[in-house]
Amino acid sequence: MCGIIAVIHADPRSQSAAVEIHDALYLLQHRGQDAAGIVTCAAGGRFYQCKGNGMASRVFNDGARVSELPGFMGLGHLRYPTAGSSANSEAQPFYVNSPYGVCLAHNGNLINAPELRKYLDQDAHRHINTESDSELMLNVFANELNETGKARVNAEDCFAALERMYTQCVGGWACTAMLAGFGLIGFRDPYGIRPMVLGWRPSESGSGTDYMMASESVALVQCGYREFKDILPGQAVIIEKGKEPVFRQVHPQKGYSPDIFEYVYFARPDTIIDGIDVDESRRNMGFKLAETIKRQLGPALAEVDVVMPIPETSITSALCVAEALGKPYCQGFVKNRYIFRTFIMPSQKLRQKGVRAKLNPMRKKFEGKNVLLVDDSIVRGTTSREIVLMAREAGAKKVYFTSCAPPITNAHIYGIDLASSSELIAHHRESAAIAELIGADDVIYQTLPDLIEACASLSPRDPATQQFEVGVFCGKYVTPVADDYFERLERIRGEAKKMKVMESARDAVIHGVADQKQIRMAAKGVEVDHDGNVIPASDDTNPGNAEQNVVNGVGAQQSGNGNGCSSCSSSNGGASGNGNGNGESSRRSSTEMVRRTASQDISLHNLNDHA
Ligand SMILES: O=P(O)(O)OC[C@H]1O[C@H](OP(=O)(O)OP(=O)(O)O)[C@H](O)[C@@H]1O
Ligand SMILES: NC(=O)CC[C@H](N)C(=O)O
Repeated sequence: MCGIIAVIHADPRSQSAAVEIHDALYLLQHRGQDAAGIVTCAAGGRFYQCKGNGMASRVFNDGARVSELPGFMGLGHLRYPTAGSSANSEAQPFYVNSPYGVCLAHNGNLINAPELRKYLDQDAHRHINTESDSELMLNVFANELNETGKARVNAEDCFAALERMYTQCVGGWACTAMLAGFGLIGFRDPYGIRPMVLGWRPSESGSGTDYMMASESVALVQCGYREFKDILPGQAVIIEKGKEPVFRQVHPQKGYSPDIFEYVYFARPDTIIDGIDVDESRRNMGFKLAETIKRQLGPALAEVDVVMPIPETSITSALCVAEALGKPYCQGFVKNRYIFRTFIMPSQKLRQKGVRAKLNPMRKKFEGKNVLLVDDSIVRGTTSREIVLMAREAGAKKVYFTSCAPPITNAHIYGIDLASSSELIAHHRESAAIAELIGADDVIYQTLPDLIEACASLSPRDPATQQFEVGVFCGKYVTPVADDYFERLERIRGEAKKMKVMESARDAVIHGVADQKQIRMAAKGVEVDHDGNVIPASDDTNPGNAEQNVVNGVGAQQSGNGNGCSSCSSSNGGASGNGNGNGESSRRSSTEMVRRTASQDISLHNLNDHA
């Protein structure tokens, strides 16, 4: 899951778009902790960007870097990777200089990335410099814009380019884009899987209206945009500088199915997505879960002494569970406010460590008690296993673990990197086996119809027909999915894991703390093709000039100063580049093959002696 933001001020002399985007990124930080970025556009159509790995405070140096980003409009992004890798070079927004200078920030996931990559290579002849699906989407759009053949485009041209792009991309997306000197564009997939809302307010100078687009309404409200509307499925909006927004259905609406996981876990409670209040939906989840608990526990319910939330997301629901069961509610775990969301941490080890660092049980609340714990969801079981153990260590007699979401049995494919199916604790397992695995006396899940009802009953559309994307709970996804997609996904995730091990080995060498095994591993390198197949390190494929450029840390026609924080000017011609230019060399792209060789990263750092 990622967070996206776009701002355009009425006054083209305004220099404060970045200040506002920066504020908004803090409000959406929960949506992505791996990378952050801002691109602004100032007078003369020049782009300025600062992006890189880390949370917003780190990337923007606690705000100090925002002053380097002048301009009246811009985009912001927070990344939680679902495709490609977590390399610096995949931080967003992405940029291409041709045609016109276009930037894009994407929340979602494309499920036909290999086909798009092939098309961009063989038909469109566009260089793709990373493994990111978002870079592919930007290039498909840029390629369609290029088809106009004009020196300058208008809104009609942009809508037409989007219409063509929608026929090529499959998956979930909410995107903001910016055309140098022209204005902003926002668009959402034909099912409305990923959220996006547009807000407006009178400008400070009184000369017109300022606009902001964001993944969640909380960002708009906190930045003073009190009026807002959701972008509809398949709809796009264009806000040219100095003009009113223009809306267009660029693709027939194929449904209205927001991802239900936004309500379960992802979004902040003070957000409204597609007219459904997230906090209210979590209250409903609590009341409905209580009914299932009554049914499943039967007379054993009398033994429950206390209901406890697993902070933070489940607090609202746990209060309602306690109320409905007529049991005392008690916060037995104290959350360390300096540890962030553990679920979206990039590795299992980090997540496990994160749980203990994040939650601390207060012994007195557990000693001699039968506790009923309420969590929003159980994904891999990392959190629940540790928590049950902590509750028992703190003296609990019986521990019942309950989940506001149904068992998660299938991979998420539209922008939330839940896990490979095989890592999901409920994949091919019944509750009894899950209880045993996490060490609980019983595990109780919400039913899928109850979860749907908890959210649908709040919909401003007809609650009876309101649909949601619920593929993770039943394997039925809203878009068609190619037969081999999951096989490919598993393979890519498996390889991504291997790459992470390689990357830690490389980092250990760079920082001089590698053991012999890591030095050997980093020296050997791993090469992977686009399907995730490992290619022997000795393979002597000639990847051509594109590779050479990236090995030197400067992709052709890229702008960027090589330190993850760069300013770049728009260009009106020449080959496209994605403007990441940050010296990240471990992802080298020729057209058919990616060669990832850790030993070459090391040579960049003059460390090949270690190898
Ligand atoms: O089964 P698992 O793989 O352990 O994942 C599920 C857990 O991850 C989340 O916690 P997180 O710390 O991310 O978030 P929160 O504090 O916002 O609830 C979520 O609330 C569950 O507790
Ligand atoms: N979580 C997301 O929305 C990720 C966006 C995009 N697929 C990426 O991996 O960068």
